Amino acid sequence: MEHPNPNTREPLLTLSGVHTHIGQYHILQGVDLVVLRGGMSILLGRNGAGKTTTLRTIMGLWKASAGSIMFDGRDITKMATPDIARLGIAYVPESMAVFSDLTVRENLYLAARNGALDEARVDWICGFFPALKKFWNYPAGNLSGGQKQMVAIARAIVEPRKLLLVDEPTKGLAPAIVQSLMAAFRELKDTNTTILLVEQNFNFVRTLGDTVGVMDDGRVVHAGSMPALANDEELQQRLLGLSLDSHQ
Ligand SMILES: Nc1ncnc2c1ncn2[C@@H]1O[C@H](COP(=O)(O)OP(=O)(O)OP(=O)(O)O)[C@@H](O)[C@H]1O
Repeated sequence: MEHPNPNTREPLLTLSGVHTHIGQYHILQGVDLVVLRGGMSILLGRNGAGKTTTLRTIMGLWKASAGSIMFDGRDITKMATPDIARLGIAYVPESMAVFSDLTVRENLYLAARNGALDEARVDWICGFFPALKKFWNYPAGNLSGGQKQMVAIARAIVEPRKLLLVDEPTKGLAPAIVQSLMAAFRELKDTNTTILLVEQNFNFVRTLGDTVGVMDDGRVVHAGSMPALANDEELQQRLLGLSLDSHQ
């Protein structure tokens, strides 16, 4: 499949000077972030840097107190969450959003807003996540953490979306499961789905992302191409505190 040069892509999502307050706390302090259409953007940063708050602010779950969020040519800064979702943004929060008592099929069925599953699309999704077909009629609660994460992502893309926001899908998963999840993301990326992926583990995303933003203290302190960061040990050390040993 053809991989367009990310530098020639146009922005699908642009955050400009976004501030978010949670109660009395000033969490986002001027976030600038661009997600290119058809690309995979990775948001990195230490615990508490503001990555989840950024995703939640994009979804309208926290309201930006200043700045603007443009999506697909529209200003969504002040829109309500259901309206933002309706424009084609899907959000997979860190706490895998699955119904434990329902089967995998029922989980996907409930996520299809028009009340019907598109069989061809389900086959397409099961192409990245074969475990879903295997456990199609099992309660999702019985699946492993990685498989639940696959159900959560499948729910988000059961209908075509313009943008997928995924918060730390590898958190708490065993390395082998992480590898298969990342392989699935690679396949999803090859279908030109636009994805903004929050991740703490640089090693899992260094070969996956087109662009990368690094957050610290409620701001994006570095934005650029992922290959450039992946090939620059000194920059990694400075931005992420990575040592050469952690690249194994
Ligand atoms: N509901 C809340 N009330 C008060 N402070 C909050 C709330 N949610 C988040 N924060 C604070 O906002 C800051 C950013 O949190 P956020 O969850 O966005 O960080 P993160 O980069 O996603 O971190 P992690 O990698 O640990 O998930 C943290 O200092 C956190 O304590």
